[in-house]
Amino acid sequence: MSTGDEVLLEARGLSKTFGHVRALQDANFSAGAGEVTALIGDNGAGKSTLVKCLSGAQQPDHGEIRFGGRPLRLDSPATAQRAGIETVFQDLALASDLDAATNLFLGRELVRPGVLGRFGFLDRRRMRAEAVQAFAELGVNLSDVRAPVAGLSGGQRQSVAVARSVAWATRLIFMDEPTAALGVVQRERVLDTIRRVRDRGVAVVLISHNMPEVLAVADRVEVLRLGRRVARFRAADTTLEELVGAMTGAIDREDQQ
Ligand SMILES: Nc1ncnc2c1ncn2[C@@H]1O[C@H](COP(=O)(O)OP(=O)(O)OP(=O)(O)O)[C@@H](O)[C@H]1O
Repeated sequence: MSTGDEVLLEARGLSKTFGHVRALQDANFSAGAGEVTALIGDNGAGKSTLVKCLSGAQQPDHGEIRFGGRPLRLDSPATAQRAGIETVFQDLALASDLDAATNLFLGRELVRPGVLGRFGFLDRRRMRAEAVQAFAELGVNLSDVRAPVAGLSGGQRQSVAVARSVAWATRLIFMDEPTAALGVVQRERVLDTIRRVRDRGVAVVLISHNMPEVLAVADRVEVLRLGRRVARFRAADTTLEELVGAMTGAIDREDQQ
């Protein structure tokens, strides 16, 4: 990375085609440990496709992904999770019939040893207590963590999805528009949470259309346009105008990096 930080995740030359649509065309991307990298770009620039390819939800047609200095083949989301990579998707991927606490632990339920030491029991009490704490940290007021998430507001569901990823990410977390459905207070809490996770040494990749939010929370910004990275900035050294210029094509700085 031109900034001299430790690169945790690096993608080189990723391409992904859907029929005639070239969603990614030789796209590069990098994210460093302990920093927030904003991934920005106009509608259809390829941001979600890039995140899906980097979190195992989709496979690129071409290109190389390196993680912690080694090639990493992401054939499924489970592979990414085992590597410490968590994702908050735009469509949230919650199990709507299950309650918030169960969603938080879905697939990773806490088990306490059985009396005979052979059979484990789901430790629901501990799961609920930890869920209440995780949601409180995000400023989410759920009157009942045992109610199915289908009955929650869009913002509450979004916070459940954020809480789940934050709880499990050990190395990298992708957040695709994590504040889109949130009110002002919850939005600030999520931004605080992003900073806290970053300060834990985790790499945070934030997709956002909200440029003031990007400038408030990101350390670096990478810009995609027409499926390619076209610019990178240090957030402290750039402006809203410059970011918009890179997204629309008025500025192309990738060759200078
Ligand atoms: N599963 C798919 N099938 C067909 N086309 C797709 C599919 N996924 C993405 N695309 C197309 O690929 C291009 C990039 O889409 P993508 O969702 O990655 O962009 P984006 O930058 O995340 O956009 P937005 O900000 O609007 O969410 C778009 O033209 C989109 O229509």
